[in-house]
Amino acid sequence: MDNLIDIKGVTHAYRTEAGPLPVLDGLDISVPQGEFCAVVGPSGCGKSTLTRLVAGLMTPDAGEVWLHGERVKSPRNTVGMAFQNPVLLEWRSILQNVILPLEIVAPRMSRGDRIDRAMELLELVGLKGFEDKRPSELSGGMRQRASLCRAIVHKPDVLIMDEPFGALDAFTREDLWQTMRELRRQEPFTCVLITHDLRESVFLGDQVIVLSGRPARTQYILDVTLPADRTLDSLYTPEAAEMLATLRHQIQVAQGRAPEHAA
Ligand SMILES: Nc1ncnc2c1ncn2[C@@H]1O[C@H](COP(=O)(O)OP(=O)(O)OP(=O)(O)O)[C@@H](O)[C@H]1O
Repeated sequence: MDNLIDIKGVTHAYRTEAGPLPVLDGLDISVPQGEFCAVVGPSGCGKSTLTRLVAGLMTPDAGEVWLHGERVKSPRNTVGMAFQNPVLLEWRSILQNVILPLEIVAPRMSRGDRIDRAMELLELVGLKGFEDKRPSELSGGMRQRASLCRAIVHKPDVLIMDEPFGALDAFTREDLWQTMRELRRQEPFTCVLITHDLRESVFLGDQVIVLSGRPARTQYILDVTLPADRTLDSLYTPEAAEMLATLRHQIQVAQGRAPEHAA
């Protein structure tokens, strides 16, 4: 299978007043076309830095980031992004917010086609009937649904999500996980998800990458073996429990709180 994303030996340090702060150290990650890659790791290890590099918002000190066989050196409109804070524009309706990327990336697309495309997604995530509302009239979960629609409305090659469900309550978060799987079933896209939630990583991921403590390298890769048509109940199977235990252990290793080879 072709890799859509190839991160090869990426090393990066931020220049701070106190001197260079090494954040990534020879990081290697490959994400095949259509795969969902969840990335977990200790707080502050460099996960968000990784998303900025893949999106082309910054370039690494050393190593290479490849997207679709092209070296990433600047921001690309074939990447969609979603963050913990949905940052929707309050002076635009939900529909107008979702359409925004099309105005930038597909200026020749007719207004009717843009509306059809946005409405198709809003319906898919259960927001039909809310398209004329302002962001402040929606709940946090609904805003995040709208933000997901906006992130994929222009059919990006890759969707990068940095803790998109982190601010939501547990029930809303689980709803959104299911919406996310449904979205991918309807519109297969390659995805990189940064999360602190190990259950989320296993429910949504095809592979889960555990980063080491800062400076981050790839410490462990888990292939998620749950069925493609998994439900929330799949998280309560012995198979899932074993994967979650492995990930918990790997995080403890990354935090320096457990030896690498302990069970
Ligand atoms: N622009 C910057 N300049 C200097 N240091 C930075 C900059 N951005 C991030 N850092 C530092 O780099 C380290 C890694 O930051 P990053 O946000 O990538 O980590 P993270 O794993 O996403 O963190 P968290 O899990 O807490 O969200 C942190 O120590 C952070 O303070």
